[in-house]
Amino acid sequence: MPPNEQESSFPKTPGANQGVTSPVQETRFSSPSHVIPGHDGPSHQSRQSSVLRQSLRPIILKFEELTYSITSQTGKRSYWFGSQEPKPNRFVLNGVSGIVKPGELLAMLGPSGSGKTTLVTALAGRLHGKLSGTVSYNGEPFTSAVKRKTGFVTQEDVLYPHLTVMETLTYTALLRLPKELTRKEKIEQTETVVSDLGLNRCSNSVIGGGLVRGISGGERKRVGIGQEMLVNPSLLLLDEPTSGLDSTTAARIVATLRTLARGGRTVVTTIHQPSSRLYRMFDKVLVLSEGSPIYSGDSGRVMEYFGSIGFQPGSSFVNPADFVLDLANGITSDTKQHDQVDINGRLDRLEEQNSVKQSLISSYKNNLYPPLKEEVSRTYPQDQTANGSRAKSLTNRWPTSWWMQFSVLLKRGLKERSHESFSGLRIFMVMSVSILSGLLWWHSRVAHIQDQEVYCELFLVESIIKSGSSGRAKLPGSDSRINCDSSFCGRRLCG
Ligand SMILES: Nc1ncnc2c1ncn2[C@@H]1O[C@H](COP(=O)(O)OP(=O)(O)OP(=O)(O)O)[C@@H](O)[C@H]1O
Repeated sequence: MPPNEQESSFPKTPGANQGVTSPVQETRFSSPSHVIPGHDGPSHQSRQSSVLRQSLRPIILKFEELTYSITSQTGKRSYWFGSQEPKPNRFVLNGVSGIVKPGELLAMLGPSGSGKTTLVTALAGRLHGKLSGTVSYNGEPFTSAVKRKTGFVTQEDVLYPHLTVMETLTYTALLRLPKELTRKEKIEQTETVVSDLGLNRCSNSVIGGGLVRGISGGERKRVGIGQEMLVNPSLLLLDEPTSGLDSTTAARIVATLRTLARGGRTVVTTIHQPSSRLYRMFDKVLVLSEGSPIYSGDSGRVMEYFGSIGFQPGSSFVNPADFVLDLANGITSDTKQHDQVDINGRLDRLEEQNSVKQSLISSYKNNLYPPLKEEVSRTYPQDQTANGSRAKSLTNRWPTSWWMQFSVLLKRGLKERSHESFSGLRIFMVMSVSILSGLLWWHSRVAHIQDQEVYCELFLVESIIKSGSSGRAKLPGSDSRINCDSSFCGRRLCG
């Protein structure tokens, strides 16, 4: 169930209150995007809205049993051959599943290091390495078509420091908005996003960077979000969009995200420590504890669920986000909270916290996962692709021989430019560039030696003419000296 709209103190877009949650009701998505109240008047704006609406394609995002591991570098390291001892795998994600439909805003919560960024990166099709499980977008795997419909706002924004906010967003609009829109319409769309994100005050300030002082960190964050909002993505993924922002601005951003969702988009965001005001704006939450899910479902039912498995908050006025984050850390209302405990006390507490986490993980597997699995495997109208194909498991796609893998990577890279292909292509490109650089260096080295020989020869001739002797010549443009000797007989004269 979408959260109670009355909780928000922010103005809403027309259509934002319609509570669109069903994937099959895409025709109800009347609001094209972040088109804010008062911007719908003139006819060219409705044309602009209709162009943007046409580019919107509701996406059902499903992910099932996502598992991602990294190799811990614990063995002895050999310079050339890497570690010689077995490297244990560490699970960063462990059996994470979920479904987000158009019109919904999903928030991923969890303590620092619990795997939120890894999960959102995997959903954005940008995670390389040992990822298994299934991710599907309307039943399809991640393709270039899905990529074009996906906006991804990373934690670290990459912005050009010497451009102003307005210039940055205008260039993004001019480059990324459909060519059906005129230049004027694209600029208007930029202005809408600027005012939507509360960037009017700094719109003419430079972004800044390491050497140039510019806008604040929160404003930078909003410019990054604005760049993705501009292109009207059907699936919007954000990593910590509110970190470093004051609570009013953070609430404003989450309200904007919810408005975007209500306009027919599928919105997924990671968030660190949302206030209760922010929490109430989420439709669904997924809570991770050390990479394993402990809750996945409606945001409004979180307290009820944890209460049903025996975890009650210490007081009746508690922020649900604080409560679930404590649980994800293994801290319950019964856990001792004193900092002044001795080493034995601390070890006991760690054991206690680990057993709480294990109990929450197994409760999730027994109570929440079975109905979720059923929902994820249900087929929705959008799940059928044009040729009826379904997303395949990420693990089953790879042939075992390296040569086959290489040719598959190359073929895929040329065909659909998916992220796995890019990693293969990247290796190929790095190798080619390394070989080319090596050849260039070798060529310049040979040319340098030849230059030295010619110079040495000239020096020797000159010195023999002058005094009839050999000697050390100073190379032009450098401090180094070389030995020139007539015994080398004119062919190779340099020592
Ligand atoms: N490529 C990698 N190499 C080494 N460790 C990694 C890698 N990818 C993820 N990790 C580890 O996996 C864990 C989860 O990382 P992730 O960035 O997803 O956490 P997070 O929940 O987003 O944390 P935060 O809230 O602090 O940003 C961390 O312990 C991180 O160190």
